[in-house]
Amino acid sequence: MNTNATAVAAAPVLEFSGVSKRFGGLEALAGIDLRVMPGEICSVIGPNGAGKTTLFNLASCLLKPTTGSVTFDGEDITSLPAHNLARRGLARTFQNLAVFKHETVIDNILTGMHSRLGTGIFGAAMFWGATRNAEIRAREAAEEIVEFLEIESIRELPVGTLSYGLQKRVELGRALAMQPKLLLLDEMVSGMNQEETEDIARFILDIREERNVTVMMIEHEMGIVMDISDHVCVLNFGRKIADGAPAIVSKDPAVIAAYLGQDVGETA
Ligand SMILES: Nc1ncnc2c1ncn2[C@@H]1O[C@H](COP(=O)(O)OP(=O)(O)OP(=O)(O)O)[C@@H](O)[C@H]1O
Repeated sequence: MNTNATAVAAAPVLEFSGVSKRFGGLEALAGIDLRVMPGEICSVIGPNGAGKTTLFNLASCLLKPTTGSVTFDGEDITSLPAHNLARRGLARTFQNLAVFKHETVIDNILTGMHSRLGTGIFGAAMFWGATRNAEIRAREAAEEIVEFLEIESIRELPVGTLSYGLQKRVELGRALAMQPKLLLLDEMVSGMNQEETEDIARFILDIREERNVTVMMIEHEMGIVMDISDHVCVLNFGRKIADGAPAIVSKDPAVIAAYLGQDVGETA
């Protein structure tokens, strides 16, 4: 046996290759190459209108690129419908809260399980009773997420009665219930106070460590970006202007210029 065999390089979880997106005459993204590796926390930053949300919408198949391709977990997803992605292991939160406000915390999280299992299978499992175990397992997994996110005391409350920070935490729980390989977080801490932001930062680190989930996040809050990212991609006017470790990216002259002379590491 050859003990000196070269280690096989890990494949990216998500890869954009030569991706461009035009909206009429506007080039929202141009020639983006980006790889998100397994176990990374990758942040996408950039001034307003830089193309961050467009990039996320391409990753979650809500948009199709004008040119180029997007690969998730080794599969070309460029032309897939968005509803196929949860089952493949890609979950996402949205810039604007996407929770069912009249439903309880636990029911919102169970909805995430639904997306993963597929309504048909889940519904059938309930109906046939013989596979009632599926329902029991789903509830156990939902309770485990409630415990993980430290929201046991509010598990039976309607989400609409909670603070904004807790509602975002429930949205995170619903995304986790999809048992993702890759979690896309869109401006998770925007509108949160310092304590809520620190809680979310801790949860994101634990999600990566304990649940083996790769995280990609759009974030304007530079404190959390610099603290927890392994890798930062900077967009400006639809182009990638930097891509690397936070400490290096924050000193990049092109990045500093894009942020109008601010030291990106100091903007929090
Ligand atoms: N559906 C659309 N139709 C037309 N133009 C669009 C559409 N979506 C985005 N754009 C434009 O594409 C550019 C990139 O927008 P995008 O929302 O991706 O930027 P962003 O970096 O997420 O900005 P922000 O930080 O303000 O959310 C902007 O000029 C925006 O106006």
